[in-house]
Amino acid sequence: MKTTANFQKMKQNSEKITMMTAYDAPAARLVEQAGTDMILVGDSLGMVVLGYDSTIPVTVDDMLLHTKAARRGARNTFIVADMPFLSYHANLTETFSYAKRLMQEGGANAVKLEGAGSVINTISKLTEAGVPVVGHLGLTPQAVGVLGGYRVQGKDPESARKLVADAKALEEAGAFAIVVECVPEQVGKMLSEKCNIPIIGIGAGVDTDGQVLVYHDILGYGEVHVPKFAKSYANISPIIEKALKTYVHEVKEKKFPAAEHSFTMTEDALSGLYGGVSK
Ligand SMILES: Nc1nc(=O)c2c([nH]1)NC[C@@H]1CN(c3ccc(C(=O)N[C@@H](CCC(=O)O)C(=O)O)cc3)CN21
Ligand SMILES: CC(C)C(=O)C(=O)O
Ligand SMILES: [Mg+2]
Repeated sequence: MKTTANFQKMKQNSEKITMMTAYDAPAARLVEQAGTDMILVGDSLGMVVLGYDSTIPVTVDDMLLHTKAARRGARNTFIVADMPFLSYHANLTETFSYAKRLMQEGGANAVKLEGAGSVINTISKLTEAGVPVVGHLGLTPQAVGVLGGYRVQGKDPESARKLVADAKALEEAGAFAIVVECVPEQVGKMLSEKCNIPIIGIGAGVDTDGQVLVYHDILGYGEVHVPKFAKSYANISPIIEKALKTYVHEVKEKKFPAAEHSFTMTEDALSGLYGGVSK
């Protein structure tokens, strides 16, 4: 399994870091086999698998369930688990207990926290306590209510400069990487140049130190709104739809199950069953 030191080295060697989300064991297995450097158990699971229309309703218990499942499927990949909405703001005791559960029970190697401000101190306390932390700047979906929608961030010089200052503060606090979401490519590039820790971009252009995408977006799986920055490398929804419809049709038409999906008794057993009288 790769370590935070490996990710640091990859940045120094200009080797791109790949991260993908996985929310269940089979997905994690496939993502691991694809050779991804890191798995993210993201709170976007609330939207892509639990059917919520934002990440706000996601709980620590939800994150734990899916982190455990991902770990069972990918035993040898570094897993980052999102701390969900308002699970790291009330006080350090609560924050620590959740990070502890995600690592001890869930098997996560690190946690990810959105934002800067008071979160910077929280990140330094977690790091001091031995918890590897990933920051998350730019579009921070847990703040959708405050941001007023899922919008591109850092478009003007002031907000771009603020992003750089926040990223430096997260680095200073001990974060070992930062996810930067939905910012102009020039800002993604600048952040990667100004920071010593890896910048993992999503909708942040090609010049960040790494990229992260949501599994379902990569596969074209599901009917949720796919952000403009996500690329679908397949379109599996119609394939699933066709298989499910064909199954329904074949049951109705008695085409399924066929002989090869059925079990049969021996002739002897069958005659025993009918009391020696042939059917
Ligand atoms: N399927 C999925 N993929 C994701 O990447 C993702 C989620 N869900 N849920 C959690 C967050 C929310 N994300 C989102 C959701 C919507 C947009 C979006 O609609 N963006 C607009 C751009 C708006 C603008 O131009 O300012 C877009 O058109 O894509 C962006 C990120 C990213 N994350
Ligand atoms: C979009 C990524 C970075 C994320 O935080 C998630 O999937 O929850
Ligand atoms: Mg997230």
